[in-house]
Amino acid sequence: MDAKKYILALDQGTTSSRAIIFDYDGKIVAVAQKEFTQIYPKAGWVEHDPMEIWGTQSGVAREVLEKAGVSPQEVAAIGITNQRETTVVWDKTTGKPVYNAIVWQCRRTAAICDDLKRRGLEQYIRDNTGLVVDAYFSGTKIKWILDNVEGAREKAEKGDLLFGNIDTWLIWNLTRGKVHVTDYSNASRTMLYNIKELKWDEKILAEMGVPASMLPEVKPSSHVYGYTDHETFGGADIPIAGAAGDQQAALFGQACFEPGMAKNTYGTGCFMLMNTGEKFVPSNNGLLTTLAWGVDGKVEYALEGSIFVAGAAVQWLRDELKIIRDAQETEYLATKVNDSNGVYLVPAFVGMGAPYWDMYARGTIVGLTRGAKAEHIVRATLESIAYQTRDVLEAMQEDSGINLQTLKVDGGAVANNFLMQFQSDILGVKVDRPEVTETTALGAAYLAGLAVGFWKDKHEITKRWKVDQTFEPVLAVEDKEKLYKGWKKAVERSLKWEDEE
Ligand SMILES: Nc1ncnc2c1ncn2[C@@H]1O[C@H](COP(=O)(O)OP(=O)(O)O)[C@@H](O)[C@H]1O
Ligand SMILES: O=P(O)(O)OC[C@H](O)CO
Repeated sequence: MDAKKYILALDQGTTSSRAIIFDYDGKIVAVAQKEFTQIYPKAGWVEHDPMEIWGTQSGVAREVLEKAGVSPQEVAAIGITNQRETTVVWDKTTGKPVYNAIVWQCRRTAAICDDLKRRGLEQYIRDNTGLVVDAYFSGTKIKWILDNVEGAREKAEKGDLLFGNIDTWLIWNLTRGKVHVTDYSNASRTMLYNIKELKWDEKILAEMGVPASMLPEVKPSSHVYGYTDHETFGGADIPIAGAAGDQQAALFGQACFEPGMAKNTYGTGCFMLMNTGEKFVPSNNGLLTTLAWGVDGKVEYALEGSIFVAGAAVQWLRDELKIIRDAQETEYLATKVNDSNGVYLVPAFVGMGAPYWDMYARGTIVGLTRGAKAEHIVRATLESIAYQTRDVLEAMQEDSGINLQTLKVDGGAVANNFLMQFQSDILGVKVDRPEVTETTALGAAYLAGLAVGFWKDKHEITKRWKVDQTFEPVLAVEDKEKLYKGWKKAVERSLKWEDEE
């Protein structure tokens, strides 16, 4: 029999599906990645095709094994991590989605949220799900599908439809419809899950008209949920042994196991999470309280600051403004000028998340003069990522009572040294970039590996975390405060731009 030498992580992100093989040392053996279609049916609406998600994800999983010359029999377990909140509803019998996946960024349910607020449910939702009422989360997206897809509500009430976030959808397909589950971290993003009592919240389900029969069973994040179907990986029955939302997986992959440890992931959006241990810490400053994971027979909580647009603003420079050819170029262009020349860009393309929570905010560029060049706009775009992070860090310090000394970072955009240095400057704290920046996938691999005994315990994981580079603040305090003050003024201009529906 082949020795089980590897863990396969499936990282289903907002813009691409990735598969990564990790070895026992937590090192990357091979990566395969495929972008998929972003569907924008109307301004502010975002969808994905669930079949394309499954197709690209299973495709890159097979491709990475081939690339690495690893046989499925050598894989000890699969760990899944996913873009969170994105909602799929499908027919239990045919396995076919009844509608496209409604993506976390989609704003179409803003009016449903306003209605929930009018009905006085905001505080109840905050106290029991840890979330603010916002179109970001899955609950209102399910309601929208049931209300707008012909025959969907009837079928759902008969028990013929299932709901899942992307983790659930992938596990369902990997097991060919045998297993309908999710993990605590993903459940906590639905706005339907009571994170104090650890159960689907009956009051919210009733208010939203979502039948409980659609909902997956909630399991720990490190757990054997089932086995891959025979045909998916050439006859191997690989245990699917870990699942977590991508931001919680990154917190795990960064070995932030102690209360007070925090990380920030710079991808499409930017998400800062701080471990708060077994304590539900409510936020008074616009953050979310969320489940970090269920591991070792208990759940742990985190405070989260969710920034909707970070790297996506860089993609916008590339795809829409066409002033760069690839994301990497931004570093060179930003350092060709000494500063942003007074230009601020607020990338509120899909409203603003933490700490503002304004579904009606829209993007803006302010401070333009005749001297403003493309380089200044590029620089202002990168700077906006760092400013948004400061907004969130301040809220987090306030809520947790902890002054962060070091921020661990990961995700695609941390390759940008200008951004990392500016981040450290504008926060006034050290920024630690680890050797493995694919921390999301690594976290999913660790969760899966722990469930099958590939790694023994969290201590083994902590030992493997290594820093690549530390960025230290060098900017004078008064300069950084002046810059940040300008940002706050720019944000004011973008809030409440769109009219409420
Ligand atoms: N060198 C870079 N500088 C700035 N942004 C970058 C750089 N490299 C990648 N990005 C941005 O990072 C994002 C990709 O990161 P990734 O972690 O793969 O995101 P996701 O998981 O959300 O799809 C893209 O939005 C891209 O624009
Ligand atoms: O796909 P990412 O990495 O941008 O992550 C998306 C988040 O999970 C949304 O909450």
